[in-house]
Amino acid sequence: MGKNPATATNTANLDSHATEAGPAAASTPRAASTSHAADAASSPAPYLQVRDLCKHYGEGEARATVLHDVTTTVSKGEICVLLGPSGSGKSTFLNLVGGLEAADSGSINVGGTELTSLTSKQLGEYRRDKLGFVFQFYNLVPDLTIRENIEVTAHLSANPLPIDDLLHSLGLYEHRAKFPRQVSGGQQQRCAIGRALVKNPGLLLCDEPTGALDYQTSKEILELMENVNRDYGCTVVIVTHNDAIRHMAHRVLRLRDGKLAEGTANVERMAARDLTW
Ligand SMILES: Nc1ncnc2c1ncn2[C@@H]1O[C@H](COP(=O)(O)OP(=O)(O)OP(=O)(O)O)[C@@H](O)[C@H]1O
Repeated sequence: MGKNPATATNTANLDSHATEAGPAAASTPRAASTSHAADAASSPAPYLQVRDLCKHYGEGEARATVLHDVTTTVSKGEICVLLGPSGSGKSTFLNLVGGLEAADSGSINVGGTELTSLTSKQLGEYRRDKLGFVFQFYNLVPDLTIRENIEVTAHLSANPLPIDDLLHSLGLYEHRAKFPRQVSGGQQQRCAIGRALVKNPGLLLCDEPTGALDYQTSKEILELMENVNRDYGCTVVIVTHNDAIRHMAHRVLRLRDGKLAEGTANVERMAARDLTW
C-alpha cells in the first residue's frame, strides 16, 4: 500500500523510535487500519479548512477578541502543531474546531462538514462520529478498567475499531484489567488516546497531551501519536506550549494575541512536503 503522503516523511524517524517506544507501541494495528489511512494514501486533500475565524468573549468594556480572522488549512493525515503563549487563543481555536463553542464569524470545514451551519444536535453527532479529543488530564472513569474506559466510547460509535488490537498498539494489552489508579500517568494518557481513537475519528484534537507528564513519558506519548497518525491516518491537531513538539509536526501554526503568525516546521518534512512555511 502506498504511504500516506502526509506521513511518508516521518516513517524512517518512527521506525527508529519504535524500539524505544517498545514493541507494542511500534506494532501496526493491522486489523484496525481502516479507511482513513487508505483515503489519506491516495490524496493529501484538505481535511480542516478554517476561514476568517473570529471569536470574542465578554461585552462592553470587558469585550476581548480572542481570535482575529484566523485562516488556515490542514491536509488529511497531517500532524499540525499549534504553538503560542498562554492566553493567545489556542484552546479557543481547538474548542471551535471541536464544535464545543460557536464562532462569531468565519467558517470551519472538517472533512466536508461546515460546522457553522450545524444545529446543536448535528454538532453532537459531529463530535461523536468524527472527533477524538485528548486533554492534558486524562479524565478516565476511575472505577472502570483500562479496557472498559475505551469500551464505553466504542459503544457510542457507529464504526468502532477492534478494542484488543487498539490495546496492543497502545502498549496497554497487559494492563487492560487494571484500574486507572493502578497504572502510570503515561499509561493513563495512552488509555485516553485509545478512548479517543476507538471511534476511528477523522480528526484527533489534543490539548496539551503531554502537559502532565515527565520528559521521557512525554517523548513516548509523542512517539505513540506519530505511530497513531501513521497507522490510522487521522489528521491530528496538537495544542501545546512545548516548542519541542514542533519537531513531530508536518505543519506548525503559531498564535499570538489571537492572530496566526508565521511558523516553522521540521525542515526535512517541509522540504518533502512542499509546505508553505
Ligand atoms: N469562556 C471564556 N470566557 C471569557 N474569556 C475566556 C473564556 N475562555 C477563554 N477566555 C479568554 O480568552 C483568551 C484565550 O484563552 P485560551 O484558553 O484560548 O488561550 P490559550 O492560548 O489556550 O492559553 P493557555 O496556553 O494558557 O491554555 C484568554 O485571555 C482567556 O482568558
